[in-house]
This record gives sequence, C-alpha cells and structure tokens, in this order.
Amino acid sequence: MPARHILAIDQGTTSTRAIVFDAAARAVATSQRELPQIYPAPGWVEHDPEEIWRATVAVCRDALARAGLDAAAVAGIGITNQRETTIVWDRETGAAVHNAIVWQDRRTAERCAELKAAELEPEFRQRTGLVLDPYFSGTKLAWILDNVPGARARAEAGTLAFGTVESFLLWRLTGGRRHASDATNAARTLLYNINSQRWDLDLLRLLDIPHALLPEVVDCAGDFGATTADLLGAPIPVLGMAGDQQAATVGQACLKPGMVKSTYGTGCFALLNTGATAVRSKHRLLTTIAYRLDGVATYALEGSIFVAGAAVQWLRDGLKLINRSADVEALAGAARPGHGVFMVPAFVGLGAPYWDPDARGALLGLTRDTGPAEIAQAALDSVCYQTRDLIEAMKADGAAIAALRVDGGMVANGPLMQRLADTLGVAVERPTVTETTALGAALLAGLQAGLFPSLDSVAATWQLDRAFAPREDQAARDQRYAGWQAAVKRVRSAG
Ligand SMILES: Nc1ncnc2c1ncn2[C@@H]1O[C@H](COP(=O)(O)OP(=O)(O)O)[C@@H](O)[C@H]1O
Ligand SMILES: O=P(O)(O)OC[C@H](O)CO
Repeated sequence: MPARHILAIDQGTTSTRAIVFDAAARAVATSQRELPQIYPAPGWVEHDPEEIWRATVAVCRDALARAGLDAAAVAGIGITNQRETTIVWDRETGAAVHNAIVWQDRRTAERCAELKAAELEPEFRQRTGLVLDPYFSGTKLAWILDNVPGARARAEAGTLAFGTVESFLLWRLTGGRRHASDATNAARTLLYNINSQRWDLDLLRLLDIPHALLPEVVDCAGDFGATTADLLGAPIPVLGMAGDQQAATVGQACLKPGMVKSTYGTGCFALLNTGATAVRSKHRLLTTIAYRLDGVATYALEGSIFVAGAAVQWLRDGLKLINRSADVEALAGAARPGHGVFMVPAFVGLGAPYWDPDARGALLGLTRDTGPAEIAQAALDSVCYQTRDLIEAMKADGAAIAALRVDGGMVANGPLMQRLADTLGVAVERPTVTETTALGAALLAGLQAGLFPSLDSVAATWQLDRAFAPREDQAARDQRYAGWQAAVKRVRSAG
C-alpha cells in the first residue's frame, strides 16, 4: 500500500494524543492518554519526561493499530506540542536531569522581576517578541542549570541538551540522532532572535546559558530524521513540527494576514496572522512566528491566557460542582440573569495583556443568593472577557477583525460560543474539525511528504460547522465588560 497517511502527535498539557490522518486530511483513528500533573510547590507545575515519552510511543502504536495500518502506510509524522515546557537531558544516556518544567510554572517570577528591574525588558521584547514572564523557557532553563547539582558544568562541557517537548520527542524518536527545534517553538524560549532567526548570543549571556545546550532550529516542514525501526515497526520520517498554537493556526487555515484563531483548551491562545511583518504590539501582545517554510517566516501577534478550560477543571476537581466538564453547560445555564458575579481566574497570575505573575484569582459580586450556577457562569464568562481583552488589544494594534475562528475542547459548548460572540461583538466561527492542532501538524508533514501541493490547498479543506453572530446590543455588552475590567483591577498585584 502506498504511504498516504500522516501520523500526528499532539503532546498537550493534560494529554498526549496521536491521530492518523488520510490524504484528504480526514482523521481516521485517534488514541489519547492523560498526562499526570505534578505540583511540587505552590505555583510550580512539572511533568515526568519519561511519562511523556512512554505515552507518546503508546498512543502512536495504538492509533496505527486502530487505523489498521502499519508503518509502511505512513508517509510521515507531524509533531505538535505544549510550548515553552522545558526539558534538559543527557546526550549520552538520553535521561532527563530534572522533570519537565511546564509553561504554567511560576518559579522564576523573581528572576523575571530582577531582569525587569534591570530595565532589560525592551531588549528582550525587541529581539524575541516576548515579555519577561516566567511563562517562557529561558528562565526555566536557567533555573535547572542553577538548581540541579552539576548541571551547569555538564552543560558547559556540552554533554547536556535542552529542548522544548517537540525537540525532546524528536531526539527520542530518532534514537538521539537529531537535536532540533522548529522556529515556532524556538520563538517561545526568550533566547531566539525572531528578526535574525538565530539563537541570540547576547540574551544567552544575560541568562547565563551555554550555547552548547541548544538545538538546531529548523523550518516547520522538512526532513527531520526517521524514527528508529523498533518503535513503530519500521522507520517513519518526521516531516513536520510546530508548537500547538501555531499548528492550530495552520489547521484553522489562518494563512492570510488579518485572520485570527483562538484555541480553548487548558489555556486560551489567540493568534492573528500578520504575514511577513513581525508587528510589534503597543498593547502587550506577543510577537511570534506562526510558521516557517523554506526559511521564510510568517509572523503572528499572540494573546496568551493561562486559564480557560482550567477554570472548568477547577469547578469539577477543586469545587466539585460538576462531575464532567461538559456538565458546566447545564449548570451555567441555570444562573440567575443579571447576577453580577465575576470570576478572575488568575490561578497562576495573569497572561496577556496584563502579564502579572503575582496576581491571584478572585470571585467578586457575591450575594446571599449566589450559588453554583452563578459561579459556573462567571467561570465561563471569564473565558469570554479574557478573549475580549485580547481582541481589543489586537484592534488597538490596528487589526480589523471580521471573525474569530475557534477550536479546542471548550468549543463543543454552544451556549458558551454564543456568549463569546456576544461579549466580543464579533462573529465566532466553529469549524467541523475542532482537532485543529493535530490537523495542523499533519498538514505540515503532509506538505513535506507531497500529499498536499501547497498551504493554499490545505486552506481549502477548512469547513465551517457553525457561525455564532453577536445578538446582544452594544450597551449591554460594554456594561458587562466594564464590570470585568473593574474586577481585574481588584486582583492586580501592582494596582
Ligand atoms: N462542554 C464544555 N464546556 C466547557 N469546557 C469544556 C467542555 N468540555 C471540555 N471542556 C474543557 O476543555 C478543556 C479540554 O480541552 P482540550 O483542547 O482537550 O485541552 P488541552 O489540549 O489543553 O489538554 C478542559 O479544560 C475541559 O474542562
Ligand atoms: O497544551 P495546551 O493545548 O494547553 O497548550 C499549551 C500552550 O502551548 C502553552 O503555550
């Protein structure tokens, strides 16, 4: 059988998935495993790299088995991943020297504050497109070098390797033959210069990070080496790599400047394609690489929100108000109209556009008749208001936003999508395929394999499931939003 399928690996914050796509970009089999979260201290979040690796191999094997395919039927693998999460491993043994430090982890807030106090943020912003926040990999990597006994000396001697999750997986899949990261992931490290497309030696010096640790930076589609034969029955070439939000941008076919997508998983990440220009936000959005093909970068403005679906997980696991995430829909639907409850889910600080690592969450506007339904609705509303914060920032940066393409686990919730459209005053478009992250990785690999002739042919596969048009009048929309803005002010650490 000719190799006409693509195996996409989507290593996310809460789960590891493998999806087999056919040459028409249709998902034919899926396998998924939950990823245990490790919380060693307040504000710290880790993953076990061995668990990430074991789960990745297991879901790949399982997805192929479910599709009834062997390795020979697979033209290539596309990898997409939770971004910024930092792993350092030994080049000889392949063993990680510490757990993966997850993007949500705040342990380097103080280090970032010191760098800010030294007035270094403009330099980092100009070179990397990012802000000084513990979210990004650079200070996490420095933390590992400073806190794991012997790590710095080993790093300087060149015996250790750093990578974000795609890089670690590529290393393992290729049996240690390839140490590479794609440009979209490199762009999230605080170490990569998005203008020159190189590791920035000045920033490496500032963060005291030896160059010998770093992977080679590659395009999002290319020949990145083949898996070792033992893993999946026969070698399969890895042909695509991109961070999950960038992969979703491709999967949502946001390939023209002005197109914007927002993905609602654990967090929420909105990316606005700005084409060949690395637009600098005046409103604290990030400048990032949407994808890089044949050495040419397409840029995006990004708004990153740390808690979206995680607020629903908190209602479920923390408050035990619901048994399953999907039950939030009915509970919120029972909320008393006009209840005036606001939730600011700053559980791990606030991301864009506030970038306040020390802010913490709050429920405001409680009265004696506030109950679980109002709290549930306030949690869902917080996702809509945070999105509006991002869309307002994008508009203030000059974007004319006609519609927002949405995806991720939360968008199954129809009333939430209607509320989102009402809150934004912008049409919300939900595609038929909401697994856009894996789809994007598959499309990048399929492009390299020659299954898809061009990205435009890829864009043509995007199909609308349902558009949600705003119904609420402007005054009501703005009044609710003003309530949110007042609530955010109350939780800000710096007033
Ligand atoms: N019907 C629903 N309404 C609101 N949130 C939901 C619903 N179903 C799932 N979720 C939330 O969506 C998230 C899962 O989305 P997913 O894209 O799988 O996340 P991730 O890739 O970050 O692991 C979870 O946080 C879950 O609580
Ligand atoms: O794993 P997700 O889908 O929550 O995405 C995580 C982001 O890449 C973090 O920047």
